[in-house]
Amino acid sequence: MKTGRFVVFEGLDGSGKTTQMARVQQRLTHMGIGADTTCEPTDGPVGTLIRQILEGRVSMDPRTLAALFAADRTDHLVAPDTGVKALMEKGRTVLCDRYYFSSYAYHAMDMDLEWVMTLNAVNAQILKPDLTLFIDVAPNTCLERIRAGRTHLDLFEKIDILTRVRDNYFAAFERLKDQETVKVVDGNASEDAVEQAIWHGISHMFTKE
Ligand SMILES: Nc1ncnc2c1ncn2[C@@H]1O[C@H](COP(=O)(O)OP(=O)(O)OP(=O)(O)O)[C@@H](O)[C@H]1O
Ligand SMILES: Cc1cn([C@H]2C[C@H](O)[C@@H](COP(=O)(O)O)O2)c(=O)[nH]c1=O
Repeated sequence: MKTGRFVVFEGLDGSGKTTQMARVQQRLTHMGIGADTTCEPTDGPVGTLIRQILEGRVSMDPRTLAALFAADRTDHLVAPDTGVKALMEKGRTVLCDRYYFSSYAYHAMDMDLEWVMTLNAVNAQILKPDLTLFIDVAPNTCLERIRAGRTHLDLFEKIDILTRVRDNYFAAFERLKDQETVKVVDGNASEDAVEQAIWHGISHMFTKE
């Protein structure tokens, strides 16, 4: 049986990943392609602890937090029946909100990128994305969107942090340019315009063979 595709959506907090993943899923469904959406952190046991840390209810050393994200990712990949690998083996395409580039960008604020990559080596070995799509939105725009939608801000939702995270994303894309397929899409435009740009970047993966 043909396995599905693994497409990862990356970007700063509030960049529009959830919005655009839903639109791509809808397009794929109309084409008769079965696609599931998922995200990291997951809603599994490790992901639930991570959410508590992000909300400031539990405090954690940055190295431990990075390790928790890597462990949550392994669980996300290999969980029987519902894990990403299992879904793809059933022929499903998986659209994932964040994957290891998030770790490379957010945890390289406190640790070396190489250290974070080593921590995630097992995940990169298990599954590399067919495509990583980075929705590039200015950090101040991301914060405006987040503030418009909710009252409390998570751990990394500050202008100086998001600015550094964006730089770290581009440093990681450059570092891995020979090993990873990454497309950057301008996410500052309207939802419809961003959807068009994303579809332009990924539709070739889903044309009939
Ligand atoms: N292109 C856009 N223009 C204006 N607002 C947008 C755009 N895309 C998304 N939004 C709005 O910005 C907010 C954040 O969008 P969304 O939840 O899709 O982002 P996200 O990247 O998944 O965020 P998070 O990382 O915080 O989960 C939502 O209120 C959404 O409606
Ligand atoms: C996967 C991953 C995520 N993060 C950070 C990035 C965000 O601030 C939150 C996730 O919340 P959102 O709902 O997607 O905005 O967690 C991280 O630091 N490391 C990671 O590996």
